[in-house]
Amino acid sequence: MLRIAVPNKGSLSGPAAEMLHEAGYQQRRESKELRIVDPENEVEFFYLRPRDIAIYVSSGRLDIGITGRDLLIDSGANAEEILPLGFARSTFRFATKPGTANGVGDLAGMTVATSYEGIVAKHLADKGVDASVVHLDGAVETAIELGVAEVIADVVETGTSLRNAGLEVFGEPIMKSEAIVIRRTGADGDEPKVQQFLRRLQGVLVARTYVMMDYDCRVEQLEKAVALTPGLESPTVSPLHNEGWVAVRAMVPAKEAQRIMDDLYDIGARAILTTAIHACRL
Ligand SMILES: Nc1ncnc2c1ncn2[C@@H]1O[C@H](COP(=O)(O)OP(=O)(O)OP(=O)(O)O)[C@@H](O)[C@H]1O
Ligand SMILES: O=P(O)(O)OC[C@H]1O[C@H](OP(=O)(O)OP(=O)(O)O)[C@H](O)[C@@H]1O
Ligand SMILES: [Mg+2]
Repeated sequence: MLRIAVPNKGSLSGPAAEMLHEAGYQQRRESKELRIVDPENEVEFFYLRPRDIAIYVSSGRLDIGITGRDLLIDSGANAEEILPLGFARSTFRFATKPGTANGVGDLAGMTVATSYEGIVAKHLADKGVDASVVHLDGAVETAIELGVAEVIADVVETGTSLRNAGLEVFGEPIMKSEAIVIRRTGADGDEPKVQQFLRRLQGVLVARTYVMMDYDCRVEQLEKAVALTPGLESPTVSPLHNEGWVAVRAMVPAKEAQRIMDDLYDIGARAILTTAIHACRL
């Protein structure tokens, strides 16, 4: 049975459960459940604190886990990223009151408050900056107002929390994060159950980012049309009953679908349809 760690709370937990559900796995019915078995898929899910997931996975007791890239790096655990999942995207940044600092080089002698001590201490050491780091569990934006630190380093998504606290980011982004799948560093990557799990999640990612496009076009326009819709491998082209016409079918990125439909129309394609993909194995 494959043993998988899933975030039990916070920004990662809802979208992770949703993705697993879309991939055909049973998920817990109520938020107090700490583990469930999905016998049909031979998987056991453990609902753990996002911050602890890399530690459990690095111990080898759980095969894989879903966590944030920033949490993995912050933990220093012996685990590695094997698949980015595209949700809980954020940037990790320094911020402070305007006029305090413009770059990491200005932080010498200052105190930085953060929930991600591992990332911050390493970044300061890499830049050769001698600053103190104070660990806070959350709501770090308030640390400056209350005099616990001159600077904070925190997760930024929309920037609303910083704006509300009268703070501004400065310096280069420290890292970009998103939800990821991890396994113990150097674990057997060919394990069929792990591969099947990854293929299912990849299927969900593809179904979310692509649509299926169908259209008819004249044979003379086929090369131009195929250049607009190259598909993942190559489009399917079938003859139509009307001579001189073909039907084309290809996957296209959902975000570009409307522009591609306009371009296809302009070169004479007709009956252009897009349909959602519910599931897929590449
Ligand atoms: N506002 C946000 N937008 C996107 N991702 C976020 C946001 N806040 C936290 N994350 C991501 O969520 C992960 C942290 O999850 P964690 O559950 O520890 O904190 P949280 O989501 O802030 O929840 P809480 O603070 O309620 O415990 C990290 O990978 C982080 O980058
Ligand atoms: O840029 P934004 O869209 O405002 O998002 C970033 C904020 O979201 C998270 O806070 P959360 O609400 O989880 O509280 P916390 O600080 O207690 O973790 C993070 O720690 C930032 O404070
Ligand atoms: Mg938080």
